[in-house]
Amino acid sequence: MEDILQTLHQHTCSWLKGNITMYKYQNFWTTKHLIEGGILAQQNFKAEPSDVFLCSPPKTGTTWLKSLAFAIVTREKFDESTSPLLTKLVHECVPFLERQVAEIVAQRPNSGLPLIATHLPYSSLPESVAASNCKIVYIYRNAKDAIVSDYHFRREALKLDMEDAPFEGAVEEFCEGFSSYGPYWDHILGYWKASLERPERILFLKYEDLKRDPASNVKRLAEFIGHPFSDDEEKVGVVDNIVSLCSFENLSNLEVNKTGKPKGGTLENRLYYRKGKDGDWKNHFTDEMKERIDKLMDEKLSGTGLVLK
Ligand SMILES: Nc1ncnc2c1ncn2[C@@H]1O[C@H](COP(=O)(O)OS(=O)(=O)O)[C@@H](OP(=O)(O)O)[C@H]1O
Repeated sequence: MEDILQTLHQHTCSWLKGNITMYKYQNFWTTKHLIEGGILAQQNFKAEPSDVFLCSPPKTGTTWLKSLAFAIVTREKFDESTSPLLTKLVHECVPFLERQVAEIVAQRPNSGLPLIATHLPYSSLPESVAASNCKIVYIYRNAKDAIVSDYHFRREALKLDMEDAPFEGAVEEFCEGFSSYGPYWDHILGYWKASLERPERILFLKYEDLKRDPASNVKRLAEFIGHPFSDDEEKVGVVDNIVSLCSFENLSNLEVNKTGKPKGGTLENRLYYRKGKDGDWKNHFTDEMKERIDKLMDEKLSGTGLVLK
């Protein structure tokens, strides 16, 4: 593994005071530990046709998608008053491929949970994911809110004040492609192209759409992952209950998500729940920064039908 890492290009994030170094592996950037996890997954993980992959670039709605999918597939076992989501960080309920590949492989025979999350780009997924024809749900978000969310997440994880972590530096590095699992646009385009080729296996969700109309999107999600709601369930409010259970307001106010830390981890759970709003970028971007990102997204996504402003 060290041999592979030594051959990779490196980039140290200057706006984070040199505290994070990313490596470029198979055309995407991330930290050493996550690349090692990705390589182990490529070598050891064998997808099953019944798996459901929850894929995303970081800070685009992963936590929300994981809680919704978990609540949907476990709804016969738990309801909104007994769900493990009330007492555990969702990242402990749905495994993350790059960090937990050994655990996933070992527990798979008895896990009963088809969900696996990953930030790996489509072209770097273990080959068995496409070969098994399992389902993939992809969530993404407008680029400016993703930048803001990542800025605060990484800054706070490193306990840096805003004065010590220049926001313009984060924007600059994003534009140069140095975002976690970035370039951001390549991540989205990889899954987008795959979804055009295999629309019945890859569902695209947008954070802003989920915010605007959670119930319809939760129904789409449930249907796609093979756990559709019955008419009776809809009548008695199961969809609305899942939407409420997984809402930002509910999850971010739970004790576990306000004060907890995952087992063996250093990041506080509260870092996954910041504002949960569409459009917080307006509080951070200058007109010039906005124009720069919008123009870049237009250029990168031109002709694809995707809008990422
Ligand atoms: N339930 C729910 N509803 C709506 N929004 C939510 C929810 N849970 C988390 N969030 C917001 O999602 C942002 C974090 O993104 P991710 O979950 O993708 O982060 S991570 O990649 O898993 O680290 C981050 O966005 P920002 O608030 O804009 O920073 C979180 O607050």
